[in-house]
Amino acid sequence: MVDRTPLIRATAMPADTNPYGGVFGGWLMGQMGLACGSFASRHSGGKAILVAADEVRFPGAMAVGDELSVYVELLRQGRTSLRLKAEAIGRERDGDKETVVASGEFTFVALDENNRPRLIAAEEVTDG
Ligand SMILES: CC(=O)SCCNC(=O)CCNC(=O)[C@H](O)C(C)(C)COP(=O)(O)OP(=O)(O)OC[C@H]1O[C@@H](n2cnc3c(N)ncnc32)[C@H](O)[C@@H]1OP(=O)(O)O
Repeated sequence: MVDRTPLIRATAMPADTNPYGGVFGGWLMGQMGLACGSFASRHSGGKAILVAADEVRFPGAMAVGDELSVYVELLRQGRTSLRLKAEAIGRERDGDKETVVASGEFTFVALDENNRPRLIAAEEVTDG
């Protein structure tokens, strides 16, 4: 796999399963949301909240005990918003085999102390 740093890593636990015993898609969406939220707050230097989730896909499956890594990249920076791409990759618990299990595009809006959209500084465009 490409050498890059994940925003978060988490191990899928029994409570994270769907009624069929596989890992729940909602848990995967939540992990992608957490990773993108972390990126958005750090990049914008303050509060940033989710306004849209698009292009969500679940191309593969993972099992309880497998380790999830979520990678985030900045697709577009607007005046007050950030569109982020998340890729979630599962690694089998007892080995190195990796599978892309989910991906999606998440839009966050930076907010000020009155919870109104806040301008994101231009010099932060090049930050990761
Ligand atoms: C319901 C939940 O709990 S979900 C999780 C937590 N999220 C929330 O609570 C969000 C609730 N939403 C809100 O409070 C409002 O939508 C706000 C304050 C974030 C934005 O208010 P708006 O009146 O839409 O603000 P405004 O029209 O100025 O848009 C702000 C930016 O968000 C972008 N935006 C707003 N809605 C969307 C959307 N659905 N998709 C993509 N971008 C969007 C706009 O394009 C704009 O971007 P830009 O400044 O970079 O050009």
